[in-house]
Amino acid sequence: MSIKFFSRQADGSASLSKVKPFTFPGGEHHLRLPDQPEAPAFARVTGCDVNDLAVLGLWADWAHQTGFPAVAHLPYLPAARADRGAPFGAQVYANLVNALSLDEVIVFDPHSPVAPELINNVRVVESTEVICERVIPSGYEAILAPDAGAVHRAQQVSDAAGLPLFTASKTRDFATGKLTGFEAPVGLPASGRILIVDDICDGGGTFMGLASALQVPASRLDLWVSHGIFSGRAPALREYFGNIWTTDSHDGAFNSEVGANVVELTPYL
Ligand SMILES: O=P(O)(O)OC[C@H]1O[C@H](OP(=O)(O)OP(=O)(O)O)[C@H](O)[C@@H]1O
Repeated sequence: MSIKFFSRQADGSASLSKVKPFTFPGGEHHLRLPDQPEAPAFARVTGCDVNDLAVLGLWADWAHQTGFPAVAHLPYLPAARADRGAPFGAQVYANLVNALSLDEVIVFDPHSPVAPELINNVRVVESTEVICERVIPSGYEAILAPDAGAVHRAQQVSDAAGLPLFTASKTRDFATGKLTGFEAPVGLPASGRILIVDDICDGGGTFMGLASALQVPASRLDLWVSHGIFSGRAPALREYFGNIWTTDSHDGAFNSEVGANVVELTPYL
């Protein structure tokens, strides 16, 4: 399970709640409530375990029954990447989230606008601020979007940081998920460090294929991904990138074989 509850303190700050989820012998989830009353602040779900969504619904019901709004941090919006085709994963997961009667659902850098548009009471937090505060100060000459779909977020970082933007291209067979080719952009700076900006790293094939096409050494190439799933061959990313940056939106971010710098998102949501 990857769900945590936070309660509001008298000074306005939020701290870990004493509410504890448990599972009945029959398999149903439930909540053990604190002896002393507390004010629910928000619940945070990382990753996409649907059991967490059931527990989130229980917490939301308790928050409403005690007279508080139910605010959820869902920084990794489940199935945001399944934004087309059949089955339409983004819609199915949106139906689950919407059934929980949440008053606010805060998501971080979703794959495309499709999935958040399906969620009731959603607030989208872009990645620009966290990248500019936490990553850009280490010094770059250029921002690189790995494909056309990543240009919007990379453009925002490029504009905010005052760095030139370059766009590569990749082709993927949506039905099989297989990557079939990469093209490096022309005119990349010949010296200085380059930051690739994208939303998700799953197995890392996109970024290893792109780094190979760029022929830029690891000492000059860093990677930012808002959501680090880091599955399969992802540890091999270390051969291609000097620094890998991500957030704590998904538990995969802490894959020690990848060794990413993991930024805590809560202060930005
Ligand atoms: O680590 P990997 O396994 O290579 O996956 C990561 C890539 O996959 C996603 O894009 P995707 O190709 O799904 O984008 P699309 O919506 O344009 O098909 C994501 O935006 C990354 O670019």
